[in-house]
Amino acid sequence: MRTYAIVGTGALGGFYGAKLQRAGLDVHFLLNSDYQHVKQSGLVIESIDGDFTLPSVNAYDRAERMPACDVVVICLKTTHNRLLPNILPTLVKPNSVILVLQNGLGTEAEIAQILPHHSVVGGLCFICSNKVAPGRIHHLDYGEIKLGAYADGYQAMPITPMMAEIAADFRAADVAISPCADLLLARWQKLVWNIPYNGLSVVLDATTDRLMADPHTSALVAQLMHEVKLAAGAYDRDISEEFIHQMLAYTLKMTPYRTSMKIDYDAGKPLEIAAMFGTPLQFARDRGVELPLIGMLYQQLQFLNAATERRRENSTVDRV
Ligand SMILES: NC(=O)C1=CN([C@@H]2O[C@H](COP(=O)(O)OP(=O)(O)OC[C@H]3O[C@@H](n4cnc5c(N)ncnc54)[C@H](OP(=O)(O)O)[C@@H]3O)[C@@H](O)[C@H]2O)C=CC1
Ligand SMILES: CC(C)(CO)C(=O)C(=O)O
Repeated sequence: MRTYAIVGTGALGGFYGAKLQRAGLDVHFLLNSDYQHVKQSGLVIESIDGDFTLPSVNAYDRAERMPACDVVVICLKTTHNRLLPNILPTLVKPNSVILVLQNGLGTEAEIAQILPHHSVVGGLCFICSNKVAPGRIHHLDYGEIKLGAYADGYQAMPITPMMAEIAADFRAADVAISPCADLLLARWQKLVWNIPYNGLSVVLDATTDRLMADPHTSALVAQLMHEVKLAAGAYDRDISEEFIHQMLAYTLKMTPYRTSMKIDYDAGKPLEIAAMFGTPLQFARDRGVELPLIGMLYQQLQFLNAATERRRENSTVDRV
């Protein structure tokens, strides 16, 4: 039976890790501020699929105290990826697989630099989940994961036997999961949603339903989606018009949703703008494609992120 290390036990790591443990897998959770609470009280999952509690879990506050595991699941916010060079080497065995469940683009390449001899798999999570308190996860909607193997330069890779085995573990944990043969296409497809909605929800202080209800912003959402289509096309990945209409329809029927970036902004936390905006813009530029609308949204988000950072620093100075 495969062992799993969950790096970052929050909205995603807490939810999927708890599902894997409930299915009988050997799961080890790396935590930060929630460590003492989770070590004492375990994890509580409030889910549309049914609530459950794990009174006792393998909780750790330092990676070096964890066992090396077969699958290391990266569930940190991408704003914490600077920690990975210190965290990852202690968690892997020679044939471990690193599974990246983060949004955005580029993390798999970063990890391949840190661990050049290990397999890296990307996972796109179509889930609405929030960590509402230490060790308490609220799973609001959806939950499916799309898996793709990473290869140098994001070249398409066939589905590997290990991916099939990991998918079997997640299915045994009652998680819908589908391996695919093109991680880069899957990442561009997820950005078709994340770039417009995460970005505009922060800049315009709006939930997804309000962005869709207004004709000006719903048109802007579609224009941003088409810029992502242009970027993907520069890498010979086709984002169809039908897919764009599916994403618009998917959002129209979603419960009014505050995106993960808006939740972070309202909480005064750093925003995942490098992974979700900066790197995609650079990928496009590397192929001679300029994305003016996404570029402007990125500049606005950088302005807001810097203001939040200054407020965080000032409040730290005030507390001294
Ligand atoms: N939430 C969602 O519905 C979705 C999220 N995603 C993506 O998934 C990724 C994870 O997001 P999400 O789960 O929402 O984020 P969360 O902030 O809920 O979870 C991240 C966790 O990492 C922990 N952490 C921070 N630093 C460390 C550390 N040094 N060691 C161990 N743990 C640490 C945080 O703990 P603490 O708070 O104590 O610092 C937190 O619990 C992001 O890329 C996000 O965009 C993708 C689809 C949907
Ligand atoms: C598309 C959505 C809303 C759920 O997967 C998401 O990716 C997010 O909130 O970051």
